[in-house]
Amino acid sequence: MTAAAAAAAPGDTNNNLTAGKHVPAALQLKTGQTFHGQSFGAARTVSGEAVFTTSLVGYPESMTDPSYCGQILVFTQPLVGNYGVPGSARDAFGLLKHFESERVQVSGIVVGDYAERYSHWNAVESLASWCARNDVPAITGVDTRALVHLLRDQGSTLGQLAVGPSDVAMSSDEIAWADPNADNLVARVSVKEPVVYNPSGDVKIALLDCGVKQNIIRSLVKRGASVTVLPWNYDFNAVAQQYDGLFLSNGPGNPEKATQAIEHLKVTLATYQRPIFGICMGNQLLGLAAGLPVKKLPFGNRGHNQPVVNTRNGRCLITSQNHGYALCDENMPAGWHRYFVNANDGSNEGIWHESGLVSSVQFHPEAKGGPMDTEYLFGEFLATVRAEKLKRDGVHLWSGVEVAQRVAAKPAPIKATA
Ligand SMILES: NC(=O)CC[C@H](N)C(=O)O
Repeated sequence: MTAAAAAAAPGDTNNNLTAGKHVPAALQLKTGQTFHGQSFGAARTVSGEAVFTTSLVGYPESMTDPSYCGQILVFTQPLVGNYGVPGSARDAFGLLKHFESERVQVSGIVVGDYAERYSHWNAVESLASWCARNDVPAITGVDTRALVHLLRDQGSTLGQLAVGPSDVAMSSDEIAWADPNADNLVARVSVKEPVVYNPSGDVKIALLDCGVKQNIIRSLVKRGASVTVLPWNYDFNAVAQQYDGLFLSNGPGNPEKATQAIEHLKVTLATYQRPIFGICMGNQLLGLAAGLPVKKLPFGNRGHNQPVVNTRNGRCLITSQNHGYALCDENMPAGWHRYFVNANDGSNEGIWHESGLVSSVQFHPEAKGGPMDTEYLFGEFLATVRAEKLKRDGVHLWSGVEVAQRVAAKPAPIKATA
């Protein structure tokens, strides 16, 4: 029996509030409210932006998603931890199979009812021991429904998650009310040097890493592309002709803080004639470079059931999301159009350019977690990249209309020569 199977054996009791069973913990909001509970993670105090997600599953993916860096994540799903945490297996491309980056990215988590017993064929440890090992505080026993109502009413709020006897937990003034969005969080999570995946791919994609999820890279390489992950502030324009397309990743924090990336992208948009596609932070950076403003949403859209309407065909799709900012798309710059719109709050969910080469979406087509309805966008992007490459190579792709015309023309049969 493997360690994973042993850990997940039915009836196994992982009564694993390792960092101190029944040790009190509290979430204190800068707006003055305090929520008490018990610690089940690391015994330390953190600060961050308290945000909530309505996702039902996918805590290992969400907690390792770099877009959550600097945030204290509140789950509306009351029961969390019941399927444990998987191991760090990798796929044939060297990408993590079950996590979205190399580390836990959230500052802390808040749950209603931590499941002390977990069971899943793929689990190797409990959520509590994973949090403790990764120095991430976690609190259970919180009335998350009341907390989420509050965050909906007053908006995402700075918070401190403090662990220890209640008097200690409540005297956490030495932890500043640091606003993570005042910093450029992208610089914290991006690679420092270029990294290449699937070097033998038929098309070469440069991926600007603002905090990319593993499944975004996988979604490109498993469709045959070679992907070079570049640091967020790498001057792509200096090497642009080496790549068949540019991909702009997701990432944490306020997009306006990633000024170097925005400045580089302005040049890219003016000079690069090849396909560009962006996701989430990528959508925001592309919009900012194109001249659109960005705004902070009151409490953001985080969950796996966010409906978006494709303005080009009217179809509504269910998507995975986690963002606190959105492009203001009321006045689109010349040549640019809205691509998707959120069906709940009308916020921007994507933009496209009339060249047919540039587009981006605010949601997460790679899911992990969440529905796969929009995964086709990776296929569309790579189809455009390949078609453009063939054009440059002088190969003409026959359109359906052209093929039909040739069939209808019925060329005369070749006459036998005497
Ligand atoms: N997932 C993302 O890329 C999030 C983008 C940005 N940090 C926001 O919160 O809006």
